[in-house]
Amino acid sequence: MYKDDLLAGKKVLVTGGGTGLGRSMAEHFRRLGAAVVICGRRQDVLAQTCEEVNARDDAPEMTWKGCDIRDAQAVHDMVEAIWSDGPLDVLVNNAAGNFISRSHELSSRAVDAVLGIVLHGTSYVTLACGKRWLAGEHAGNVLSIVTSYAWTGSAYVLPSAMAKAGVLAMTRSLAVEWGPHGIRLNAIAPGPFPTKGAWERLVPRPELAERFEQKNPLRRAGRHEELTNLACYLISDQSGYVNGEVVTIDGGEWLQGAGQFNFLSEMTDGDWEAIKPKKK
Ligand SMILES: CCCCCCCCC/C=C/C(=O)SCCNC(=O)CCNC(=O)[C@H](O)C(C)(C)COP(=O)(O)OP(=O)(O)OC[C@H]1O[C@@H](n2cnc3c(N)ncnc32)[C@H](O)[C@@H]1OP(=O)(O)O
Ligand SMILES: NC(=O)C1=CN([C@@H]2O[C@H](COP(=O)(O)OP(=O)(O)OC[C@H]3O[C@@H](n4cnc5c(N)ncnc54)[C@H](OP(=O)(O)O)[C@@H]3O)[C@@H](O)[C@H]2O)C=CC1
Repeated sequence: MYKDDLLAGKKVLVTGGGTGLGRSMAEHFRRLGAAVVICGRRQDVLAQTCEEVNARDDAPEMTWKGCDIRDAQAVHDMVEAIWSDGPLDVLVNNAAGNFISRSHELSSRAVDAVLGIVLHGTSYVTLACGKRWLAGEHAGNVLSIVTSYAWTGSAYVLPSAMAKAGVLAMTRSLAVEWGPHGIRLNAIAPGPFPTKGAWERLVPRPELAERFEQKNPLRRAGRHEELTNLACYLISDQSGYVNGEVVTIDGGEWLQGAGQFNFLSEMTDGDWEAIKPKKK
């Protein structure tokens, strides 16, 4: 879809890039010439991902840093190490935590577990990069992966909904504050894209997976390539005038839930025939 060198010369950090959508994005950025660094808590997972990906071809080497983004000092150390051989160009805030639960049963530690990663961790990494971009007068680009319930809210994923709404607010706030310095911030709001991490935690019973995947007008889940193509565009210079935007990629799922008459897709042909005006 893109020229092979779309991202050549760019240094990109993908948080949570060892698995799932983060890994898919990291692989695609690398194929388009970016020098990609991935981070996460499980060092064995990161090392294995890099080993598998780097063995494939001679695109720029993908490297990793073990970092728990909930720990501001660890974030500082990681970002310092990344900058030590030249500034980063792009940050992709992808790392997240989530689970389903009835909200009245959440403990304070359960709330903190999700807010700590998604809200606090994301802001630590973004601010650590932003400070260095501003000080070095270097252009920057931040892409955050949110979710469509960042603006609608959602039952049973309360901490995630609160935290993703915060990341969206961060995106829009900093897009204005840092735009004059050549730093852009955008977000992607995905619908269902099958990953082990999400499906293990969010599908309560296996037979409900299909329902999650089909409750949108296109009646299917997203393909990773569809999301990574969008991410490549948003982190490339081709999207240079897009700032403070959130692009939804959900097959129309959230709109389907919004329109008052949308559930009428359940009507049969016979139902529609029956309500047509009768010829006089
Ligand atoms: C499908 C279609 C999609 C369709 C599309 C849907 C869109 C979804 C949008 C978002 C999707 C995602 O983010 S998907 C990303 C999924 N991936 C991840 O979550 C990866 C990282 N996750 C994790 O590491 C863990 O799951 C997480 C719990 C968040 C953090 O781990 P920690 O080790 O820090 O936490 P723990 O020590 O285990 O637990 C801390 C406290 O949280 C509580 N806790 C943990 N799990 C709990 C649970 N399930 N229910 C209640 N409470 C829970 C514990 O009891 C502890 O509280 P006390 O008992 O009081 O001590
Ligand atoms: N899959 C889907 O359908 C959807 C996903 N999303 C979003 O997409 C993104 C990726 O999710 P997905 O790929 O499905 O899930 P994964 O579980 O595969 O990815 C989450 C990643 O975040 C990392 N991570 C978690 N906590 C931390 C931490 N404290 N510090 C550093 N890294 C951390 C994990 O690695 P480790 O545990 O080793 O730290 C893991 O690699 C998330 O932002 C999610 O909210 C949004 C909507 C739908």
